[in-house]
Amino acid sequence: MKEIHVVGAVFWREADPEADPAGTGAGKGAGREARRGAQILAAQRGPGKNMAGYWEFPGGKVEPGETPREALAREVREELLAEVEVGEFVGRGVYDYSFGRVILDAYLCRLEGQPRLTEHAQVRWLGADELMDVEWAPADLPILEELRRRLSAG
Ligand SMILES: Nc1nc2c([nH]c(=O)n2[C@H]2C[C@H](O)[C@@H](COP(=O)(O)OP(=O)(O)OP(=O)(O)O)O2)c(=O)[nH]1
Repeated sequence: MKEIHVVGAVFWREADPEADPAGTGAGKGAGREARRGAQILAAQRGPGKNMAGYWEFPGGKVEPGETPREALAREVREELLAEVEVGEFVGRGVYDYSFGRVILDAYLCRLEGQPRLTEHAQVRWLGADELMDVEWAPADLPILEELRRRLSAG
């Protein structure tokens, strides 16, 4: 079976410190959309693409001669028109699709600036309890399990 090496960016943002941390409804964060926990970014594949409609980590195939981190920086530039700081490896997911075996390696990343979508239908920031609210590409599931642990812990 054909093996396809893919890299994915896990954009992570910390809890909003002003979002009413005690849940009292009072103080500086009152009335604002509460974001009490850390979140990660999910992106929905655009129409007309292979696996359209599924949710994924921004990223794509590693091209010959590229390191995984170089590939990730290139893909994020193309897909989100933003620079990225690629951090630690978080996990691998492997899945046999009809078109080949995808080996997906995910890295924690920091986005520099606001994402502007060129290929994706939409993006959403998801907290620990919302991770499964969207339909992820099957290769992503083991990575989400690891992220659920990390988001719940922090
Ligand atoms: N970027 C990305 N792709 C994923 C994830 N999970 C997953 O199964 N995939 C699959 C979807 C695609 O078949 C492949 C990634 O390739 P890609 O994003 O470059 O796909 P593409 O069809 O745009 O590539 P191309 O053939 O047009 O160059 O891996 C994920 O989390 N992120």
